[in-house]
Amino acid sequence: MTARAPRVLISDALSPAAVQIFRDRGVEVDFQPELGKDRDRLAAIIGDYDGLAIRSATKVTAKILENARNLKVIGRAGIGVDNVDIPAASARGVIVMNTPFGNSITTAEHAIALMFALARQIPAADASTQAGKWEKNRFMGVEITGKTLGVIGCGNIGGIVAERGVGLRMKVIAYDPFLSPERALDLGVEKVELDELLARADFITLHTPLTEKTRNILSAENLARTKKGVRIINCARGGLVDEAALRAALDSGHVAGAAFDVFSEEPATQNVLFGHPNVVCTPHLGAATTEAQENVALQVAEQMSDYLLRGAIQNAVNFPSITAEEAPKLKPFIELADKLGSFAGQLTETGLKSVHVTYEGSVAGLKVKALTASAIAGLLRPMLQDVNVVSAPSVARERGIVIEETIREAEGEYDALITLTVTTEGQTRSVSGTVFAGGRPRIVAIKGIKVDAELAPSMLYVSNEDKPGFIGRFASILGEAGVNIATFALGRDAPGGSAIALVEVDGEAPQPVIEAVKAIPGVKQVKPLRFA
Ligand SMILES: NC(=O)C1=CN([C@@H]2O[C@H](COP(=O)(O)OP(=O)(O)OC[C@H]3O[C@@H](n4cnc5c(N)ncnc54)[C@H](O)[C@@H]3O)[C@@H](O)[C@H]2O)C=CC1
Ligand SMILES: O=C(O)CCC(=O)C(=O)O
Repeated sequence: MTARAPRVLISDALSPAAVQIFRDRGVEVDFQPELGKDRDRLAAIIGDYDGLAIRSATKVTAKILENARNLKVIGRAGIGVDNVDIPAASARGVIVMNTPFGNSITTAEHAIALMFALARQIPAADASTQAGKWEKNRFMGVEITGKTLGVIGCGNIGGIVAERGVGLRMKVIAYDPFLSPERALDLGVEKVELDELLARADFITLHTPLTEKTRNILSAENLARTKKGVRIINCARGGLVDEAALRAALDSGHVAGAAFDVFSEEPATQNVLFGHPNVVCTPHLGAATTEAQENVALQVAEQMSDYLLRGAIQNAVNFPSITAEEAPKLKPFIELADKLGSFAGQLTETGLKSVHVTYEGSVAGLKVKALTASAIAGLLRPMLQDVNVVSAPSVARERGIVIEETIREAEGEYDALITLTVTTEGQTRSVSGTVFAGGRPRIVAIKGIKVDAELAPSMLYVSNEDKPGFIGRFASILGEAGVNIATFALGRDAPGGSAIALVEVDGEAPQPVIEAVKAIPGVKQVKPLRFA
């Protein structure tokens, strides 16, 4: 995508395997694993890079992104992207991608390890034994077999934990509003509501992301609903459990034990749970195995290289996926969609209400979400300064603009046709285009009237009544003002009906020329247009 070799900065402790992948793929890479902790220095140098590869220590804030003038992609070697300001990245057109599966097994295994550590008090027994105490009667454990394991959030990791639980002969129940009955059946788990899980589980393990709905999902109230003697494992995100309420429940003996890998504040050098005899803690080690770190490092380096070198997008959290094979096919249509949007946007003078994009023929088989995003970016750009293909759909939604797509695989007059219909407070206007051989986008209809024009850097759009004499007067106004006409495309719906002209001019037509054209009898609208 860039003429020079793209440059990537690795600012966290990624496996060195990533460095090798970047180099093998022809991407320049700087490996500075300590930089994630030094925000000022990161902000000072981020402007030099096209890509930033991170784990969880680097916090990609809006301030860092302000300096990231060349940044195109952030790759998270892992799952959670809560250390990246996604809206700020999207607003700058930066793709944010993660590696959603590379560390799932490892993290699930850590949850199971913590469950055993709790059941048999292994960390405390180890410390006591190595202190020479031999306290054989102090550490009485509980058996796992036959116990009920309550899984909150049964996605990738929760699903693996559930399967392992079944393998350990546990009764597994799961609370996850998005878990389908078929998947529950496949995993061998019973799908239940949260209250039932709280009441029945001997062990509760959390595997949801931290969202407004899941924050404090184990609140003081919900902890009070749990079975006496429950043991709680959090290997997902700090903030899912009210730590102070849990400490109180541990102190009272209602909760028999808790094992936490993640904390509401990290790095957790102090925490209300620390020091309780029945608490086991690890420093966010869920993903910390050689295998998982190699998986996520390789995957993030491949994904980032694919994007920077070939335009392929995989596992982006703020843009639809595009394969390396699709990227070159999409490219001319992305340009077409942007230009159709730009055409409509430049003609729009009142508030936008809705946008309908119709894809017909071969283009209907491509990733139309990416094309719609491009059309909306083109449409909004004349009105809003900082909109881009990544941020456009959410910017449009925030403004209440309804976006609709229609897909028709059948070919009409053209192999591929995109029609953008924009409804404003004042009117509905449609514009259609296609891509001819050689990848050149062309406009083929405006308001249903056929034309055939390439979109040149400087153009004039005129709509008028189809009456004799217009072309002669128009040409002499431009000629007398020294404005050279490069190409001239005309269309009309019927003889004597509505006509349109799309005229490519060299340089810009000055305002007095526009006014003079507007004064030609029968002219309804004249608009200078610019296309990048
Ligand atoms: N400790 C560590 O080092 C690691 C932690 N993680 C964290 O583990 C968590 C889970 O990761 P994955 O399983 O890969 O994610 P996932 O997206 O595959 O699964 C999350 C599940 O939570 C469910 N969910 C969402 N809202 C819910 C709600 N209100 N109530 C109940 N369930 C809800 C979803 O339906 C989904 O099935 C993430 O927060 C991730 O960041 C991931 C890897 C390593
Ligand atoms: O990179 C790490 O060690 C943290 C992993 C994690 O929390 C995640 O992938 O969501």
